[in-house]
Amino acid sequence: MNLPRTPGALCEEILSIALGDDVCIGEIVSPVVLECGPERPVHEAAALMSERRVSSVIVVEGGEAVGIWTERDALAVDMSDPAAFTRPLREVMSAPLRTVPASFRLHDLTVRFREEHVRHYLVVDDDGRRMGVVSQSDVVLNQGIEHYLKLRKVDSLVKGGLHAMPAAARLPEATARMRESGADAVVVDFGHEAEASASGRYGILTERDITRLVAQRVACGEVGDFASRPLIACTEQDSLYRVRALLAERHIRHVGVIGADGELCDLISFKDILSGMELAYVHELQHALHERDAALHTSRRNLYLAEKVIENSLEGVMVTDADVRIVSVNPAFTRLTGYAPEEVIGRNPSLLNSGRQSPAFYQRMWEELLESGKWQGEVWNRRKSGEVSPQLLHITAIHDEDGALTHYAALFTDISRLKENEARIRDLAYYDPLTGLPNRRLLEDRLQVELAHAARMRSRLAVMFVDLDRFKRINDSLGHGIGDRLLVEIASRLRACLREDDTVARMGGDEFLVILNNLAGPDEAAMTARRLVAALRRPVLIDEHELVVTTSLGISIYPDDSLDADTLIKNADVAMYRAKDEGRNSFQLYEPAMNARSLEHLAMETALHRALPRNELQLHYQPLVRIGGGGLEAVEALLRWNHPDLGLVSPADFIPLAEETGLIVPIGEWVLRCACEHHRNWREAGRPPLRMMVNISARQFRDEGFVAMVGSVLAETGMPPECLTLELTESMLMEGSERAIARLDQLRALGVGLAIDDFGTGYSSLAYLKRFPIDELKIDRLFVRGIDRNPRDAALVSAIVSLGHSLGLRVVAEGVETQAHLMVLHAQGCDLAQGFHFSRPLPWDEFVAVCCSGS
Ligand SMILES: Nc1nc2c(ncn2[C@@H]2O[C@@H]3COP(=O)(O)O[C@H]4[C@@H](O)[C@H](n5cnc6c(=O)[nH]c(N)nc65)O[C@@H]4COP(=O)(O)O[C@H]3[C@H]2O)c(=O)[nH]1
Repeated sequence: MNLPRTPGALCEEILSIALGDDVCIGEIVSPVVLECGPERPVHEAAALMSERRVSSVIVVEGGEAVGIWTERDALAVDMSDPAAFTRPLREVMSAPLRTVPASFRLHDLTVRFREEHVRHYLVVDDDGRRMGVVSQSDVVLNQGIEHYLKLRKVDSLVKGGLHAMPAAARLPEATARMRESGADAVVVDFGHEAEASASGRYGILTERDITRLVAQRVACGEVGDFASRPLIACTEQDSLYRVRALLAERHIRHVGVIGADGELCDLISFKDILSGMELAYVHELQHALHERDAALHTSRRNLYLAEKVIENSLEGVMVTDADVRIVSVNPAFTRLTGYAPEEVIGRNPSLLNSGRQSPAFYQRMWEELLESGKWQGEVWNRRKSGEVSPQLLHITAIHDEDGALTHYAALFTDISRLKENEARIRDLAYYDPLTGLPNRRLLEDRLQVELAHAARMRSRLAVMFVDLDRFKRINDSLGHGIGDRLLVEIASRLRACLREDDTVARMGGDEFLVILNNLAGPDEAAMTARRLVAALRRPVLIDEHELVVTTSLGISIYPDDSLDADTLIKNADVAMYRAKDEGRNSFQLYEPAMNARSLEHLAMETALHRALPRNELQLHYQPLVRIGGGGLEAVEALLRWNHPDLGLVSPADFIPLAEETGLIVPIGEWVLRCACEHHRNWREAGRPPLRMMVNISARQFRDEGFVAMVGSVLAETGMPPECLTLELTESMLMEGSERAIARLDQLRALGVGLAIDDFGTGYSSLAYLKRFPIDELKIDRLFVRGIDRNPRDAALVSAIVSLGHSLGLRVVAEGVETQAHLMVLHAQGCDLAQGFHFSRPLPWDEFVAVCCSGS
């Protein structure tokens, strides 16, 4: 950062500002120059001056100005001595005569007059030619003194004590008086009696009159004989400006002053006015200089302070010019960025960009900066080493006095530490420092979010309270260190047993809480609980200790056990204590009935696992008949489980369990294969065309290998794809609809037909009908049941039929049990019917027998 120039260097500049435009001496000098040789007699020089009305002659010898003789010097001529008039100028002149160049500045000359105490300077041009004489009065006159003259009155110059000379006084007395008093004129009193005359009582004798008398070699006489009359006067209250105008108008240089009493009290001259002004001018000059020095001192001190503050600031400071090129940086900048000043000066600050902010970010920054003149925000900057760190940046646009943009100043602080602390504080607030698991606070937040989600999706959620049995004993006997390590291991096992979007939190001590989302049912929670109990029971090896901890676990289910978070946690806690009462190392559901069901399901799950290998599954078939035209169009394959103890189990009872456990995938494949094989029998027997309809579950449809599986079953069984229709449900299509569309397209590509089962019970979003490539709608039997009695059902079915037809889809009515149902459906134009009215689902052989006997 550069300091301004020294006060000395600035001094003259400030003077010219304080005192107006600076002019050259050449511009103000009077061009009339009288020159005489040094031998010229005094009276001749005086004659020349009187004639030309000039107040001085320059004495020139050998082309050089060697001295000056002025009207003032004329007062020194001893008029009583005739020889005095003829004395050569050489003897009486003032010498040496100082010169100034014409290019010299007026204020420089002012200073010079003060320093050298002279009254005149000879002004010479660049070639040394004499241009004229400049006096102190010329300088003052050219300083723009009008405003002084207007403000000041004559009384400010009045000294009083006027000593008028009687008209009869001798001439030498007058010149002596003038010389001694320094006055350039005397007032001549002609006495009271002259008062009434036209010439008035007073007259005046001036230096210029004396010069004229010297020229005429007047040896003696009375002053009254030579005085000019009348004496022109003004009052004390007149402004000096008016007096100056009066002097100019009358071509005179003196004026008498009439006091308040009406008497003449003083004589003032043009010179008096000028010297008064000179004083004021010099005073002003000193004041300006003083102020300038003080301002300069303050500004230097401020600059010094600012420089020190910037230099020692912990904040990085970078200043750019208006074209955004760096002009200066401070040491903190170098510390923060790793760049030395010489590496960045002249460059654009974008060299610090980390690339983490988008161009749109910088565009917004510049828009704000240009609009409001400042910008503040967080940015990621790159150090010279390549390291990227967050910084708080404050940019200000700097303008000059005329409002033009000159610089940008950027202040920035590294906030990496701040960010780390923030993250640490956040972690402390929301995470358990020992296990790294969410703490109670975060769990409560998450539970609220998950509950809202479950309410929206109409799904189930479980809250599990997990408590280690007799943990306190381990802690007390082996110490807290071992206890802590055990908790860390338990936490990691819990986490490993759960899905990614489930939450496990440590509530404190040996208590953990788990949230399971999107549950298919309470059984899924029970299954997970069983897995957790088993995982935690496995021995933990810490140093030489093999520790076995058992767990008691309580489960509450949303929305079954409560709708609010606090009650769900409380109920899970209650269930956990029940598990402890029941002998620990187990889990309990809050609703006891659920426990019973869960046991039942457990047994069922085990049995279902064995159903396929033991050939306990079979398919029944139900026909789909054309309405109106009669005749068999298709057949739906319906799964049955022939349980060794329970007999035939309804698919409604075991398919959800098969879905929960994932068993539906192999079971579904078996169903498809079996249905296609039966269809092959049908074809091979040369029977009329028949479509085979097979139910597909959501879990199957989501399975990555599903489409490939359908393709290979078709190929292996030789099933014509157009003879196979897969039945899907609305909700299956709604989950991840983009993926569902892709899958449906792949199935279409195989050539199989697609039907929506149970239409009207799911989301019934009409939009998907348009987007998904389906052929057929199956109206749920709930609507068909009341179709002949309930006009609302009839209206609904009729609406679905028209909707389906308008989209070019076939419409099937399920659950047709009576002739009355059939008649209404016929009237409504429904295409196909399925139901007990035609046939119950039958084993394949029976189905074939019934169909063939009817056909
Ligand atoms: N009240 C009444 N009911 C009738 C009538 N006509 C047929 N039904 C019953 O309606 C159900 C029709 O099947 P769904 O809607 O696909 O509903 C099926 C289907 O969603 C599912 N399902 C059956 N087999 C399979 C399968 O192989 N795979 C999959 N994923 N699901 C299957 O189980 C559900 C129940 O099957 P089922 O118990 O066989 O019950 C069958 C059938 O017996 C009638 O006139 N009145």
